[in-house]
Amino acid sequence: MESFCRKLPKIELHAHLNGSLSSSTLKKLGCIEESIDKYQTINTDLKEVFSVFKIAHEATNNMENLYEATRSVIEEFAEDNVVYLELRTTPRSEETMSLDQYIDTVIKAIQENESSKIMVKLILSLDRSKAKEEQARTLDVIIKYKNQYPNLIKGVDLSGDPAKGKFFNDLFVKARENGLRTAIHCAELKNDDEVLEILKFNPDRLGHGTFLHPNYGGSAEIWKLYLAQNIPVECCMTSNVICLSATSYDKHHVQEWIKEQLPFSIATDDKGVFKTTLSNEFQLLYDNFKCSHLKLWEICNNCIEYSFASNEEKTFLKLALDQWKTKNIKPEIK
Ligand SMILES: CNc1ncnc2c1ncn2[C@@H]1O[C@H](COP(=O)(O)O)[C@@H](O)[C@H]1O
Ligand SMILES: [Zn+2]
Repeated sequence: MESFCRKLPKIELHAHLNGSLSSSTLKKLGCIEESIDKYQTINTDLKEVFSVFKIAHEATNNMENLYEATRSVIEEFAEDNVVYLELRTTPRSEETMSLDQYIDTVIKAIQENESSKIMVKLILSLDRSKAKEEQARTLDVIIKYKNQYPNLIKGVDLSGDPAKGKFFNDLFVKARENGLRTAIHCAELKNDDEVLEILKFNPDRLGHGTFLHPNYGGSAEIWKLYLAQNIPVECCMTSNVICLSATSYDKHHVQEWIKEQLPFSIATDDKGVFKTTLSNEFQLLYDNFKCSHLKLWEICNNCIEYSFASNEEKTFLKLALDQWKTKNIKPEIK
């Protein structure tokens, strides 16, 4: 099974650049052993985990390192047979790098390192813990870059510590009006008022969606609205278990999406911090919910539709997955 999950051509829709740095990449960037251990600690929770991103941010605080970090992350996803990657990152300025230079560097690394094995798109994130004015300024820069690179910059994400800040509806309305798709971290913590506000905005995708389903603390009103919108949820099992927002793998809320045939993707979130791979996330689905080969393939295949790729790119990806299926999966006898 392990080898099936590795070979499966996979679609990654939820990966944060600075949370995806492997220990070998951090080492290359000059990080000391002690910091790498701290970055990958498993004794964490949602409150603690946000402090470890500082380690990656220090390691990528100049253009040269940011380029190398982006390059390595793409290469590692490609090695894991991820054929389509939507990488997301929060543009930031540093002493030696402006906000524009941050985005330019990530774009350059994507353009120079994309191979025939992997197609990469970029989602730029707003950090919810920042003041609204700062998020609005970042959004203006994102819109400028989206107009310059419409085939590469596909969307805006809202992420950052869910215990801090809030969702500003008008910023995301502006993003949408400017042709950006929206992927919003939602219900990573229980916060019914905000969840309702986000659902009413009707984003293209939701990150985590932990406290949506009534079996997981979602209110009847939330679930009714969610079902009416039917928004794909990006499920990150290892991330949720390590951050203690899921009690165990076999109790992860993804099972409700499987049972009720609701739209979802499987994702790594921060493969560096949580020491996982997308293949491993598929293995967890198999181990805990007994998904067949065909089911795992279907989960991947559905993600093409939930992605922000163009129609032509979706057709290309579907063809590639179909061909792989014909060669590698025996039809199920019903
Ligand atoms: C664990 N669950 C999570 N919930 C919310 N936001 C998260 C996250 N994991 C990562 N990030 C967001 O991604 C940033 C790191 O990558 P970038 O600097 O953007 O490339 C973090 O600082 C946080 O804002
Ligand atoms: Zn995330």
